[in-house]
Amino acid sequence: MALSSPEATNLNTAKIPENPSSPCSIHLQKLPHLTDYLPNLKPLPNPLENNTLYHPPAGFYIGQSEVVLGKIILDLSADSEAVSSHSPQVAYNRAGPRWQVFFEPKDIKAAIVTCGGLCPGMNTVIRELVVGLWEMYGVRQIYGVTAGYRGFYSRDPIELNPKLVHNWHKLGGTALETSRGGFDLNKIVDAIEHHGFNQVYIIGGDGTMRGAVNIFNEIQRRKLNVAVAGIPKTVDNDIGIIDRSFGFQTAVEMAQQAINAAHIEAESAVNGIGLVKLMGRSTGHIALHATLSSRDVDCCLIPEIDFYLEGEGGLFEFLEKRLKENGHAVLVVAEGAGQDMIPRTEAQKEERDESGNLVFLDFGAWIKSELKNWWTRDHANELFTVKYIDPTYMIRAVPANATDNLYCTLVAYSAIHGVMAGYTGFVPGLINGNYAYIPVEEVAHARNEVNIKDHKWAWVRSVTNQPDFVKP
Ligand SMILES: Nc1ncnc2c1ncn2[C@@H]1O[C@H](COP(=O)(O)OP(=O)(O)O)[C@@H](O)[C@H]1O
Ligand SMILES: O=P(O)(O)OC[C@H]1O[C@](O)(COP(=O)(O)O)[C@@H](O)[C@@H]1O
Ligand SMILES: [Mg+2]
Repeated sequence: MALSSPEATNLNTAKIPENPSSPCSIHLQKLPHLTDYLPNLKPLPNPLENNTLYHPPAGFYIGQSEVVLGKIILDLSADSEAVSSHSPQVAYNRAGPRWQVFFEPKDIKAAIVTCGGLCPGMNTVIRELVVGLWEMYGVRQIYGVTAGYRGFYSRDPIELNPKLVHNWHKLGGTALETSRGGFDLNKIVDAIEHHGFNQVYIIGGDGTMRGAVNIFNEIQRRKLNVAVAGIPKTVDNDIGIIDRSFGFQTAVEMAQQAINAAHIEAESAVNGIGLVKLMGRSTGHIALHATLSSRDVDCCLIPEIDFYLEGEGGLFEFLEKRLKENGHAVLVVAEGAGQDMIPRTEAQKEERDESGNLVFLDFGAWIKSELKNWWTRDHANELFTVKYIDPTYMIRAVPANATDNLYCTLVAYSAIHGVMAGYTGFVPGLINGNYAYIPVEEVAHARNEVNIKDHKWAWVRSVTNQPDFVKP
């Protein structure tokens, strides 16, 4: 097998052969590489070649020309946008081991850090990074940076090895601890230099990825031989481009328990409403998926939809009908839903957490009291109960389920292979079911909101039969 040069990964625009049914070209997203700014680095054969137990079969190494398409559903009719605008289809380098690497295992000093809120599977990703680096590539200097970004410059890193982490995949949370805020670019990059880290694995959400972009840029500016990989974790699935984050499916599964309980409470009361608030600051994916899988939900409210309470076509009218028909109703709300309805003090309008994220008010508690007011006003003499369940931290502070654990392993291994191959400033992630490398800059700014015009939201509407809240 021939060594392919990193230059071959540079931005490519390849034409699909002329054919009336495939008139599009492909635009390969440029994946940053250490040789972009350190041109004298020399490639080495992959040390996996020397593994005495596992002999990589033909096709094991991923070629530079193998890509994953960003979009796999296209409209090829002549007047569709893809065809009429001739805009190329975006593609990403496929993730996986490369025949050539840019690190000598004995020279590697790897750092792993977790930032932001918890997500099921963080410990699995850490474990797999440690085990993968150690077992596949023979790396012996692997460190955990504790307490998030601030840990780089305020704490001593801890040494990690496979024995220490062997059962971490069974534990929720992050054994390295995490935090919000504390992002001090110069102090962080100084610490990376001071400790001699040359591979940095950063596990975190959208905020963390924006920080990782800054770290990557500063490392390039200082021309350091340090590769940076971001590993996206987002329990509420608000990061774009990737299909989903690890931990999302576990969170949806956990949410079922809360919805079941709300259903039972509601069914067991006269005019009972079961109300569940699920995570999702700006996106309603958990609420949507939990609603679709539960089938007990009468109405699902997410940040992406506008809704109103009073009058024709409003929530109260709908719930009144459901209570009349069924005697009970289940309402699932995402934490970011209806935020603009809740009255706020000036101080509350400005309140932010340490990372700068807006602090949301509790929509669940607010809507519960609004429901009670409405009922007392319109039906003073009839029994009515609202049982509010807020399983916020329960759905994310648990170990990952089997599917998510598998995802954690593959995303960690993808990160290791990419870094070993000299890629930097990238994120490994699932795109249309395949693992790919995406520039971190792109991931840091890609939002993943629920598209209320697509079929998935239409399914929610057909499962719940809830109103579309379009004022008559
Ligand atoms: N725009 C940004 N630039 C640099 N660092 C950021 C930025 N936004 C957030 N961070 C840092 O990233 C870390 C995690 O961010 P946060 O928003 O709390 O969680 P998440 O990464 O899960 O979205 C924090 O240490 C925060 O200071
Ligand atoms: O109380 P905390 O830990 O600051 O986090 C609460 C927030 O964390 C999340 O679970 C995830 O947010 P991040 O992706 O920013 O970590 C949000 O849904 C929630 O609002
Ligand atoms: Mg976030």
